[in-house]
Amino acid sequence: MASSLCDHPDRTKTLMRPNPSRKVRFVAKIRGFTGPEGELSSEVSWISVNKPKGEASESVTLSFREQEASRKESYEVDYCYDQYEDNNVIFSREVKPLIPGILDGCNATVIAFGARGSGKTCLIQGSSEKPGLAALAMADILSLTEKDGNSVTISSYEVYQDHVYDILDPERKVVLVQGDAQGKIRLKGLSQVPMKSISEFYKLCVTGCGSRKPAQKVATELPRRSHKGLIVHVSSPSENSDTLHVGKLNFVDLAGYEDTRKKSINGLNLVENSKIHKTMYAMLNVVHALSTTENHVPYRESKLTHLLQDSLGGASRVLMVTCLKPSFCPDSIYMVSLVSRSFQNNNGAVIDSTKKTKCLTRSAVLSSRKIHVPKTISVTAKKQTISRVPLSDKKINGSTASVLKGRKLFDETSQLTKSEKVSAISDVASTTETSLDKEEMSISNVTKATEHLECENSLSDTLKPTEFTFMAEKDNLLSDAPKHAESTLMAEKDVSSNSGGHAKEVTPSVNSSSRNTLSLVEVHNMEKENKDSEVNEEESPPISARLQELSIHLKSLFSTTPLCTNMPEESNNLKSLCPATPLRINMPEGNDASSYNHLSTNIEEQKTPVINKGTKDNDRWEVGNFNSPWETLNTHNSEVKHSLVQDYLSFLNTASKEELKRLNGIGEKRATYILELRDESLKPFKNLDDLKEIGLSAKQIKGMMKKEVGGLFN
Ligand SMILES: Nc1ncnc2c1ncn2[C@@H]1O[C@H](COP(=O)(O)OP(=O)(O)OP(=O)(O)O)[C@@H](O)[C@H]1O
Repeated sequence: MASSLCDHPDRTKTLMRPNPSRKVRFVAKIRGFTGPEGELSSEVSWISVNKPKGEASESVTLSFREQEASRKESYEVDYCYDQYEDNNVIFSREVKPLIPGILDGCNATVIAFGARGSGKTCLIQGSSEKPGLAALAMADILSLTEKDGNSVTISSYEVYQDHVYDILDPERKVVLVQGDAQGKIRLKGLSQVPMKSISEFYKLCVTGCGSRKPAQKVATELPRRSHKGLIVHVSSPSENSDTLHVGKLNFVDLAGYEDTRKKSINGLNLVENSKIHKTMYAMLNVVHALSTTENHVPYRESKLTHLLQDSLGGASRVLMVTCLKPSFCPDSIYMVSLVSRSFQNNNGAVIDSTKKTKCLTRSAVLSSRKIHVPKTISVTAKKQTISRVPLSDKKINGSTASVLKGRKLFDETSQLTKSEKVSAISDVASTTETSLDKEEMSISNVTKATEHLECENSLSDTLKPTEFTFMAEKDNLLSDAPKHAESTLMAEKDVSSNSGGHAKEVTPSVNSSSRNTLSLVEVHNMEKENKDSEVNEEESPPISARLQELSIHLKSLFSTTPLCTNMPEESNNLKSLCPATPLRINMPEGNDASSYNHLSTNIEEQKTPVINKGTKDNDRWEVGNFNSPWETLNTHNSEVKHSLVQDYLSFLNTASKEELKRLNGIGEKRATYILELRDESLKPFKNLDDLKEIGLSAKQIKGMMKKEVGGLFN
């Protein structure tokens, strides 16, 4: 039975109550019309909500009329709130029931998710006239805590490009996310402001919202797209002891999803966008793992999910609200499809693995929800799920079901839009001239692009066009598979035109995909080799020895007499200085070649193919066949730079406290903190960006690296 969207708003009495044993609840909310939209239409006509058992339905399906007939699908969610159901209705039905648990020391998280401009901020934050879910919850919590003297504080943060910033701090300091072995999360540096009245809350978090004005994004709004979160901490004394229960109610306003193919956006926005998507997919992976009770929940895939770990896992409850635009919006269809995929097999019950017994009793016994997947969706869902499993996995495990457990449902690399791929590939072309941090970024992009294109090519070879769903599901939602193939080619063309021909090296084409993919794979393998040949951490010599070696290497580049020509290999002590990454120095066979050529072609890292001019293998390794001394010098410099960065990171991952303190910029406090981070993760520093975790800015890092290198020539 398809409902009319104009049903009476107050339907809460007739609605099926949310199942209290469910850990994650997925609902949708159709945004109301804004002024200009409303003038054109007053009724949402493109979304149809199907309620199999009327208002008492346990779940509903959504379908979109503007979808091409051939692609028409329906997506299942627990419930869909229409455009006339305001935040009060959603609050009383979805959020209010979570509050008693918060007062008992349990945690809950409400996540708004959707396309750009779909009403997430109005839903979570709202305005003083139309309070959002956070303000409504705050009022409720304050009225309850007033009576029993519990204390309430709030924190607010922003996650921008995978870094957390304190919104309530005027300087917006970086917040460090630390987790202990029990999964308890500590947010170091995040302010907590006591809340005594709802007016204080409005002043701090909702100011500036007028009646007809769109809700403004908090007084602290920045002109950048980021995920925002609010934490309401409620401390209450426990019944039988002197300890305090601290329950947390989290509200997360995820940055809006935007398909970058629609727009020509600049590099920075592309990076911003891809980071936003990465966090979004990480969140969906976590929610999916929780709702299907998988053993491994990938909290560490993003800062936001790590930050929310103890408010998503354990006895915590999660509410995912997908906000939908009332007028046609392909991005909204995509968002619903993602959430609906998480919803399938959503039998996750609230499991308390911690000590919060009170929560267990309140939140009902474990029970498996009977999975109800309507016929309209099951076929598609099955097809999608199967086709998304890597072929190799299918072969290994023999059964799809076993593969599904523990895999990532949403993979940012597989979800990269073509523009993002283009950006990643362009990055490959310009790697050598980028700065240190850009270099780090391009390296990770190369890997992503490589993996993505590799898979895409291998699948396109293996699968029929209609089975493209593994890599191109998103495109499938909006267009047919052949169109996807066509658009991939378009993207490839874009790449070659954008990168001034360099991209030829890395861009697959239909007729010679394997050859060109190989080039990409080569780039990937080169990166991998670099990683493989990273210093074995246990045996790693102190950084001073590695720096010394690099210094020799650097000096050799500037030396007019090649280091290797007059020395037998055995006497070269570089090898002993760097046992994990030995340099193989091939002696030139003749003495007629120029010094530069000796140097450039004969000093190679192990595993790098030997360039043997004049042999038939020569052509295969054009990439490394440098002719100009200038190119040679640049290449070596870039290698040295990369190597130095790796050594530096390796040092931070392994050195003792005293050794750490010998580095510029690292004092007692930072060294202690580094050791703490190492307790949590074996290798906390994987790239220069990770150093922001210890409060070092990109500029400081560069300065430190310069000092280290400069010191070598003193
Ligand atoms: N229930 C509603 N009724 C009418 N208009 C609404 C409603 N909710 C949101 N809007 C309007 O829609 C627009 C977008 O709203 P909002 O800023 O909340 O979206 P958003 O999803 O948070 O956007 P972004 O993705 O950019 O963060 C605003 O102009 C807002 O006033």
